Amino acid sequence: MSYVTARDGTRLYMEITGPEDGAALVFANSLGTDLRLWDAVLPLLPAGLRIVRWDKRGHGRSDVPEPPYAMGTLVSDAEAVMEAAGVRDAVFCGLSIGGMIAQGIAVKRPDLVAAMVLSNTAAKIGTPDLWDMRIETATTQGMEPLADGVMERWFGRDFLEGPDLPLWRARFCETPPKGYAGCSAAIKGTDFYTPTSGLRLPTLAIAGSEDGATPPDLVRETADLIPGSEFALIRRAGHLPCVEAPEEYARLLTDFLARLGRP
Ligand SMILES: O=C(O)CC1=CCC(=O)O1
Repeated sequence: MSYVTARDGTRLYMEITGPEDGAALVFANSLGTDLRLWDAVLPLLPAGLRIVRWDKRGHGRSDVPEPPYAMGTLVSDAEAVMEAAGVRDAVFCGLSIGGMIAQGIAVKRPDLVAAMVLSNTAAKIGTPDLWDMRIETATTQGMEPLADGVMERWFGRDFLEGPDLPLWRARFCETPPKGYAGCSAAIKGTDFYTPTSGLRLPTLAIAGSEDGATPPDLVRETADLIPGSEFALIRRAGHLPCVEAPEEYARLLTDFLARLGRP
């Protein structure tokens, strides 16, 4: 557990596990979550991986700079994390905004990213109106009024009626409104269709059949920009299949790593 200082002085909280010489696997979380997004998946992955995850700026234990944030800043945060962790040639797994960061860092730093998992993400997510509404609500009223609508976009029917929903709702409501607004502005300003079309690296896209934020067709459309990419659909899961279906999610990651000869 440690902190990395980003280019503008923002302190980012990161956690690293596994042997120093292990094959690197980096996780980037989604909007309104922190690095605990991956808690259920990590114990199910093969031993020997060097696993790096961090809290995006404005989330979890990282600093909360004044919004808005730019996607370029979030990508440069990811570079700072990977450099501080001493990992390169990594498999970079990003979910939602984390998947946008994956696309951005794969374009900018091919030395750091050997392969990508684009989970429940797209080259462009939502509309400017949607993000403006979220920014306005978070800034003026806080997170609570957003929570029910977001839970319905995040989770499939089974999870919405299950015992773990209150935990994820509470975590969402604990997200600093400034951090949420800052990252929402970054998503609003991002259209990676052109840069992502130029990417040539092994890519696995993962979608959830009940994802209300990045539906399967949208995820597939982004995967199709990258020749040779693979697409996997997790049924009866929504936007956060690493939470709803960790066994299936871990199996997809493990099989993808094995096809890449890792660990
Ligand atoms: O909160 C949502 O609607 C889902 C989402 C979009 C980008 C992200 O990271 O999460």
